[in-house]
Amino acid sequence: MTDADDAESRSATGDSDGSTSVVTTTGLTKEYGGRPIFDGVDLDINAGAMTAVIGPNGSGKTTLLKTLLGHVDPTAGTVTYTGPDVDRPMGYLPQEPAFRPQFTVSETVEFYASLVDASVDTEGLLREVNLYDARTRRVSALSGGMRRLLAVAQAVLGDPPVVCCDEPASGLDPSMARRVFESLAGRAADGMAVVVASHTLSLVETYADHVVILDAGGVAAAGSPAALIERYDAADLWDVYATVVDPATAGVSRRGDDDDTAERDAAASDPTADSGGDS
Ligand SMILES: Nc1ncnc2c1ncn2[C@@H]1O[C@H](COP(=O)(O)OP(=O)(O)OP(=O)(O)O)[C@@H](O)[C@H]1O
Repeated sequence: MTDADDAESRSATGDSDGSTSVVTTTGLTKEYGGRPIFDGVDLDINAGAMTAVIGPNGSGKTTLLKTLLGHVDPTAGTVTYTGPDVDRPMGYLPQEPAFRPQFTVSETVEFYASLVDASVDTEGLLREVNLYDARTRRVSALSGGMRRLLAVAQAVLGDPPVVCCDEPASGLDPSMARRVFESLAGRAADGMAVVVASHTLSLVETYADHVVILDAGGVAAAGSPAALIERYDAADLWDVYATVVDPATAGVSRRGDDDDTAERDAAASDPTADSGGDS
């Protein structure tokens, strides 16, 4: 992806840089009870790239992902899938994954593998998400982070053309969080369109090809991490976030106040910054 793609979310795609859009949104608008969550969002989600959606609590990241997946109907606008014609075009890692508690890890993955029309290397998948040694454990005996790893495996199982992951690193220790992003970036490198909603800005900066910043009812900025950093003359993606996002909703101070990445990622996910969300 070139840096010229960054002026608008729409321009991240397309033919000029050889990338292929598999999901396109046009004028995507969602209201709840007459209250706009986002309005007129134009996006192209590319195959072979990780698109990260970042923004304050309640800015509409989950709603956007659910709209892409067709789980939520937009109030206006369209979502068009133009990828391969397969039974399961999109995998989904929900914000709060739920599995049958009495199943073991292996049984869970095998159950989902039986639902997809593809041969699945379940052992390889469990190794990829670091759950192979826990394969005989029941889901009810897993930690929250391990359950999320299982959800990552379920989401990418069968290699759907698109996978939407809602906070894939939530609850994971730093090395597992990195491993999950690495693994999703690897899937993207193999051609998958990976969409990630995340508050972990350091990992987004490292692994995402394209970043969409949602705030105040729309796309506040979009582009590759490098292009955004250059455009805002910023030190890093956090610096961009703190510049672009309304501080009243971000719950963060403006740039230059703090250098610690972990603290800054934590601030970006500060639940006290919720602008009214109950998600
Ligand atoms: N089913 C619903 N009915 C009414 N309002 C909703 C519904 N789902 C979400 N919302 C509202 O839409 C807004 C956006 O929520 P959403 O979960 O998409 O935000 P988010 O950016 O993913 O937040 P977070 O970072 O906290 O996960 C919030 O104000 C939330 O309360």
